[in-house]
Amino acid sequence: MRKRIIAGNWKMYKTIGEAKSFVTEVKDRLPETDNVDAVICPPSLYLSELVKLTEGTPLEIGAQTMHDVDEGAFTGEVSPKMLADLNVPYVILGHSERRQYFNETDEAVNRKTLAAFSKGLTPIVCVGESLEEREAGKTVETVAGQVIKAFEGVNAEQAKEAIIAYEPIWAIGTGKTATAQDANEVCGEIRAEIGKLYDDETASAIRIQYGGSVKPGNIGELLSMEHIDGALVGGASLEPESFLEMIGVAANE
Ligand SMILES: O=C(CO)COP(=O)(O)O
Repeated sequence: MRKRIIAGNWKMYKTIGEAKSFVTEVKDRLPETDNVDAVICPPSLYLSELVKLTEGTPLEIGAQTMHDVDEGAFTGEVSPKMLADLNVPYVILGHSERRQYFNETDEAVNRKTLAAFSKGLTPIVCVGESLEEREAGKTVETVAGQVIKAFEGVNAEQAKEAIIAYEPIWAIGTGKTATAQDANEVCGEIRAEIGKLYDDETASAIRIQYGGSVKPGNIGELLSMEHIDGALVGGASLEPESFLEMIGVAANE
């Protein structure tokens, strides 16, 4: 049985005061459970403070992006070495907003994935199709292609520890969720692709999240699906009550 992982992607929301009060409220109210990893990915400015604040609690912290080299003249960027040094365990890579607004390519996502493993960070590799690609019947081709490129040079032991987030672009922040069946089907295709790249053991170990308008009201159905091991949540992860409710569902479902 794969452990579930619910991660809140806060994107560019919250002041440091708001971030600290969320974490203070949530960290002691998480259910005692070995079934779920609970992760918050705040803006990188707050990582240091929130890692300290969550030390010794079940709430874990992740970054939303990073560069692929350890240091250099890359104004504004945060490096894998810096995240590892802060003891940040997770990093989201290749989110569709990074791909769309910051020109993040499949090649860059691959370099970042390799860099994450080299520093002991667990990557949450995001893949997903646009509405046009879905309507053209190219969902599986698109998503499988992104997976193949992201995992180039990643070995099976590393791949077993990786997390893939399937986020159909048309479902992000739109209130439109893929049906649980559709989401499960694509997550199953992703797992099959990992099976082809590696082996059955790796395919059954890797954790696959769904993301796109996940909220307390629909997370139960999504998690009941065979290939969906968790969720990457935007909007509904910003409020303590709704984040806690989703973790509660994941722990008990
Ligand atoms: O992009 C997302 C998480 O990374 C999904 O965002 P929403 O949950 O707000 O649709």
